[in-house]
Amino acid sequence: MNATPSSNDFILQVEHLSMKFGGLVAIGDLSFQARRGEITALIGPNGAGKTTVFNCITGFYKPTEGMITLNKRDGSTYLLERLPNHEIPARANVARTFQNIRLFSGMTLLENLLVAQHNKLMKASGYTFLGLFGFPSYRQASAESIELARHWLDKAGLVDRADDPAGDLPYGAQRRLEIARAMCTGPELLCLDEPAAGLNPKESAALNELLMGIKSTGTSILLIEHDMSVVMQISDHVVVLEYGRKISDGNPQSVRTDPRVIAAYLGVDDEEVQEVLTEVGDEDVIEQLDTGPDPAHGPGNSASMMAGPVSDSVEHANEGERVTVSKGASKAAQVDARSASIASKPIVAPAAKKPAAKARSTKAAAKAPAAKTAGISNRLDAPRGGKADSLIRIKGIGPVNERKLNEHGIFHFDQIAAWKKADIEAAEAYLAFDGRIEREDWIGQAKALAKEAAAKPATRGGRK
Ligand SMILES: Nc1ncnc2c1ncn2[C@@H]1O[C@H](COP(=O)(O)OP(=O)(O)OP(=O)(O)O)[C@@H](O)[C@H]1O
Repeated sequence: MNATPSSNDFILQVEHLSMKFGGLVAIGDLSFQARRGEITALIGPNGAGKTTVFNCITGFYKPTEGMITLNKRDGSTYLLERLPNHEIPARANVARTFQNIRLFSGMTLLENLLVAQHNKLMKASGYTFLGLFGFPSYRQASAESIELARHWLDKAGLVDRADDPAGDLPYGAQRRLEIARAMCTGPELLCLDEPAAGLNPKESAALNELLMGIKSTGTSILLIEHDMSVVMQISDHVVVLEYGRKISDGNPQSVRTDPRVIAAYLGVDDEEVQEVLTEVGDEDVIEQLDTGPDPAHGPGNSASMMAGPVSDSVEHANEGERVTVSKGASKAAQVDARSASIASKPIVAPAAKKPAAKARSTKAAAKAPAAKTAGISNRLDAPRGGKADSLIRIKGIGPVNERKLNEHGIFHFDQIAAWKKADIEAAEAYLAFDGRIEREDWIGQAKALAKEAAAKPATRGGRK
């Protein structure tokens, strides 16, 4: 252990992590950081390497290369890749749950939570039989353990079932019980592997509430999740993997509009990538491609010296199984390759960049027919008075969507406030988030903001 106080805000720093299984590069030169007290989500298509990252953090695998630093609140620092795996929960205070539920199904809920505190109770008994005789320190530790268990059962909405066998709980409740059990170990970092898998919407909502409650205690959460409604609602920071490489890293809004993520995550056929890039991002995507990939977004075209490029043909060491990944299978890599090719071409005037209306593939067509933005009825050539309203004040509009709206002649709250159904449909299609404008009530928000702006002409900015 290094007792030097940590001055940074990051609970976890993963640097140049690589994990190879024989010839298979499951993780290649991955670096990211998780901020203390935040929820960081690790997402990516199946087989992207998310669970392998968890296994490296929690000591189940020793990484082939790289460093995983855990900075505790008290300033102590642990290099997790060097700690024996049983010391990772005990000393570094990292807890985890697994993709498949691992409860003691014959034990009661309370017993499950007490078992998780076994170490604390053993210590209080002096690792002797004194606990049996009600040694005072043991009695106190035992009472505290029951209190902590009750606290987390309550937070998980399960206190009424404390004495029922865990196996009798519905699936979603078992998931919450697992998380409550992990919390009873007093973790500083809680790693959750697909906690929302198989949950119905009501159970997902209960899970979100539990996770937000955990976050409010200052515990940091690292979350692997496929359910985007969970990821986008509760995460502060999202890291996206594809074929073991980081392809995006940022807040939920920036990640969901990142063309590399869209290409990787939609899982479209290769020949559709170009079309999807155009359709989901339109000029915005092309513009991003013009400037090339953000170097902060992982290895990109700077291939890892340690892990080497992702293999086209890979092998599983243990089973001798050979897995073939078709050349150029990485959608994110295709985006980067296209970036390089576009960057070498002369820049096209923005008006000429709009894709011509054309027949679209079913998936992409449903997402973002850019030509439909012509259907927004109240477009302006320029903002009134030369200054646009700050559309990002509307919850759900981030800087990227604000820019897209501006590019399509929408600059002011009152324009959005006046949208009719057809305008909403056209804008939603362009922004590629079906139903979002109504769900987030952009019109209602825009009306309120337009009213506020009208009431304060001096401070509104950009309006005559
Ligand atoms: N112990 C192992 N031996 C060999 N290959 C492995 C091992 N563990 C993982 N892999 C391989 O590493 C790659 C990444 O797997 P991993 O389970 O980390 O992906 P994932 O992103 O968690 O996928 P999913 O979302 O489907 O759970 C896969 O190709 C997987 O087959």
